[in-house]
Amino acid sequence: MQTIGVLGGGAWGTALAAAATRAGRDTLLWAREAEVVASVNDSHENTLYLPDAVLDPALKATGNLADLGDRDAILLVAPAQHLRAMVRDLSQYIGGHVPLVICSKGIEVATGKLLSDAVAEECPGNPVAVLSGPTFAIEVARDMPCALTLAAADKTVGNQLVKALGQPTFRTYYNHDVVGAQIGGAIKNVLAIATGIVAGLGIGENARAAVITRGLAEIMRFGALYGAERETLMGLSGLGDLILTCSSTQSRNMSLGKAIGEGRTFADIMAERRSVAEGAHTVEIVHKIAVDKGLEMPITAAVYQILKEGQDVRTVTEALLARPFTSES
Ligand SMILES: NC(=O)C1=CN([C@@H]2O[C@H](COP(=O)(O)OP(=O)(O)OC[C@H]3O[C@@H](n4cnc5c(N)ncnc54)[C@H](O)[C@@H]3O)[C@@H](O)[C@H]2O)C=CC1
Ligand SMILES: O=C(CO)COP(=O)(O)O
Repeated sequence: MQTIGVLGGGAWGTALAAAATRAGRDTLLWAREAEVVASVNDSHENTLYLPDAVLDPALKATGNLADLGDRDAILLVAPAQHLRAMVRDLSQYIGGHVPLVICSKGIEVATGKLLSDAVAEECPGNPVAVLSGPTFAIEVARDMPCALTLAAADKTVGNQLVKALGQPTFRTYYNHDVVGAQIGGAIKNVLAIATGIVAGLGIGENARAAVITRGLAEIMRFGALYGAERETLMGLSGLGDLILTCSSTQSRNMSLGKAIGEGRTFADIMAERRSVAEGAHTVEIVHKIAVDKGLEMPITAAVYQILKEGQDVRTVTEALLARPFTSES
């Protein structure tokens, strides 16, 4: 695999395009915004979404989807709720052999489907892979070390992608569990909002560790429903990403929660932002599925009540703490 296409010119698409270029791949980044295409091509930066990173002049951008048609593999990096529509648009330009690598984190709110199912429905026959792990875009763009899960049911395709993208500072670990590799990355965003709320309320580091650990139990319950493997959920794309995202206000999800904990409203915070906070969407469908299937996910429910029902943060937190004592498993 020598040529890589990247669908989505936000912070993560740009960072991944930078990593693929660094790995020696001929890389083309497709972006929605003409401003992003121009700034990548002319000044080697993404002024809109990743302003503090210098990009390799070898990385080129385009606003024309057809230009991705000749790529050996394509990284899908649109916000989760827009991924299906974008893949549908892309499908007319690509061959059925081209691997599609899901790098977005979320679950489709409209259907309750994993992104791998949405992509398979739009491009039946194309090999589908997932690239996910604890990776803030800015650090990847600056070539700081990280490790990720690269999941593909087809081991040959998975290993080709590992070789195409992997470098000493971008360590890709093969995993066959495409389902498991999506669950952790989707739900940790909801839990990062919860730990942000804990930070904003100023109720301490002990509470944050409790939310991370009991949040992991929620990921495990939800993952079991989809047939995710425990080892995957305990790996880079699960526990690894949960730790990162719940530990730093560099996370858009955690900083959203923190602002809510400090007393601001969800609508006011989002009105000031251009970037996506996936947990705010994912919470809706994860909570619905949990209720429908009778899964105990009280932290997810609390985030849902605060974000989607507008309930008072302190009242919801007190109710969460007042839950009956139960066994740890
Ligand atoms: N930023 C990060 O550090 C990481 C992000 N991700 C995931 O990557 C995905 C993309 O996130 P970012 O690149 O960070 O986005 P971003 O927040 O930097 O940029 C927003 C993106 O959404 C696109 N967009 C806005 N409205 C749209 C619409 N109506 N239709 C289609 N696209 C639209 C914009 O063109 C832009 O590419 C998300 O699922 C995120 O969870 C995964 C790992 C790390
Ligand atoms: O997925 C991420 C890190 O792995 C980025 O998290 P945020 O979207 O919360 O910034």
